[in-house]
Amino acid sequence: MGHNCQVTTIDFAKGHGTGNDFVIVPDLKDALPLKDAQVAALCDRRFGIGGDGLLRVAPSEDPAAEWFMDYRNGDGSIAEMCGNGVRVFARYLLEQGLAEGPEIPVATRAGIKTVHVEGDELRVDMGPAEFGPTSEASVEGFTWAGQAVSMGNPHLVCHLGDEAELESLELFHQPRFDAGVFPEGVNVEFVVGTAPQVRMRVHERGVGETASCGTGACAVGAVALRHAGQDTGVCKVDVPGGTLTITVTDETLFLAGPAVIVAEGTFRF
Ligand SMILES: N[C@@H](CCC[C@H](N)C(=O)O)C(=O)O
Repeated sequence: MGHNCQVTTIDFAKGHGTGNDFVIVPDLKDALPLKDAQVAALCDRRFGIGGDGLLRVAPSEDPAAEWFMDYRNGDGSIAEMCGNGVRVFARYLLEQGLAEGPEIPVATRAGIKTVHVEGDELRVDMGPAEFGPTSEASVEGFTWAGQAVSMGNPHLVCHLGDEAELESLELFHQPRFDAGVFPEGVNVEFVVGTAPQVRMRVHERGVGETASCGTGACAVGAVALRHAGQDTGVCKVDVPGGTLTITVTDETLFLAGPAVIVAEGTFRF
């Protein structure tokens, strides 16, 4: 961090995975604990850099990984995991020479996640999806049944009738949900189609509607395969910002998709 005539500056980069965008703050000496308001200022699309979330690159305390992904939502809140974020994080480490492929272990609040570099795509071992109870989400008086899924962070996957219903959804506000089932809030995915290819929109906790959500796509892919009677398999998940590939095996779930760094600079608080 630099100080000059009352101006505090920090270096940043910006990246995205299928349009889910992040401010990246390198804090290699773990000297920059960002307050919620500072995260929100950096992520602000008019007064800041702009991002759905922030990835602070900090040293890991776990000997199994060199770097810790300190993920924060755009409103400053902490989340356990971010599937697009961990791929962008790994891409940043690679480009900065902070890690070498083809396998990069990253410490996260949901444990160590290993990212495999496969050319333009990065594939992450996300660990298995954990199915919870069925629940409901409501938007503007309409209610859908949904399936609770944990990918380290909470999701509610709701299947809609058709594409027109998905298109017309109004996602400016947090959908209503059962706080008894999701005491920490929830990310809500709205889905049409069946495995092996589905389409989704998402309202993310602590952010709003985003162009993509990696953990959300994992939850959606796992539910779609289960609906198709498959314990294992591959499901493509189309999101507004692109396509993610979910592979469910007997042991785990992989998330694959692109991740790119698009800018570097200095921010002034
Ligand atoms: N966009 C992310 C998920 C980020 C966290 C989420 N908003 C939460 O609060 O759980 C992804 O790609 O997984």
